[in-house]
Amino acid sequence: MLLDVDNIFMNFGGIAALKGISFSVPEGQVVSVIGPNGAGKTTLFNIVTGFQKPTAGQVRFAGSVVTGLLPHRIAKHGLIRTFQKTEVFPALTVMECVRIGLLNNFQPSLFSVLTGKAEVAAFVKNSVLEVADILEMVGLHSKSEYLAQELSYGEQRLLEIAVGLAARPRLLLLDEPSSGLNAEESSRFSTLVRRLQKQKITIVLVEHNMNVVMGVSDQIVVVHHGEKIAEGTPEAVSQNRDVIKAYLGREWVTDAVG
Ligand SMILES: Nc1ncnc2c1ncn2[C@@H]1O[C@H](COP(=O)(O)OP(=O)(O)OP(=O)(O)O)[C@@H](O)[C@H]1O
Repeated sequence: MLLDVDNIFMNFGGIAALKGISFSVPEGQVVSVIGPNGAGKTTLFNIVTGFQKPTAGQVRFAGSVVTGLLPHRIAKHGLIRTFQKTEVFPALTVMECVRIGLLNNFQPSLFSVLTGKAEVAAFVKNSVLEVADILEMVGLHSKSEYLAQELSYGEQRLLEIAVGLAARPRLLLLDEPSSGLNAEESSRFSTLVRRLQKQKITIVLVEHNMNVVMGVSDQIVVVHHGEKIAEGTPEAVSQNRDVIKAYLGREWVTDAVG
């Protein structure tokens, strides 16, 4: 397994936000974490990526325990996240934003920069090609010279994913990537996830849009009131009684369960 989330508990004062959540993510799969508002998805996401420390439990990534490590240390392991709110740099060009993502893989010493070390020159040269590839992949190649702030909201969300990809993730965690996207943009996003899957990038998705979740996930983990109530394929989960009950009266039940 690439990621093991093992018996995670999280208390905020008297509130038990997570009550012993466990799940695993095999290499190359797309796993979605879903659940009604307040279920504990964001808290779980923050714990996996080091932004919060769990009250108890362990997170293992590629065999190493990463619980309690700082976010940038976890990112160095190849576990990269995006944020619910767009975090791109508005006054940089699309290309420049992606280059910043690349820095996760390379932080030369001042000495090697000042002495013109070949590795620094090679990095800068290769980065041009890598940035172009990434922008092609997310469909923003024609906008590479635009300022991030000139992009539409949907394009900014794609740019965020491009920045995440530039960090060369082994596992990419996307926090509600399709929130605020229109139907066409959501379907573009689903296509992108499938493309990333073909490139063997493992993806964990926290997502509300059930068309997206049902369309791209290999496995779904359902969280409700801080507990895992179901997990399995989209078909199995959409027919699970506990899941239907947790979502009763919500829009996606009719979409997903039919
Ligand atoms: N910093 C905090 N302090 C106190 N309570 C918190 C904190 N963060 C989250 N909670 C509580 O923990 C529970 C889970 O919240 P969380 O944001 O993880 O849910 P969620 O599933 O991501 O919800 P949404 O879908 O609305 O984003 C909620 O009851 C929330 O009020």
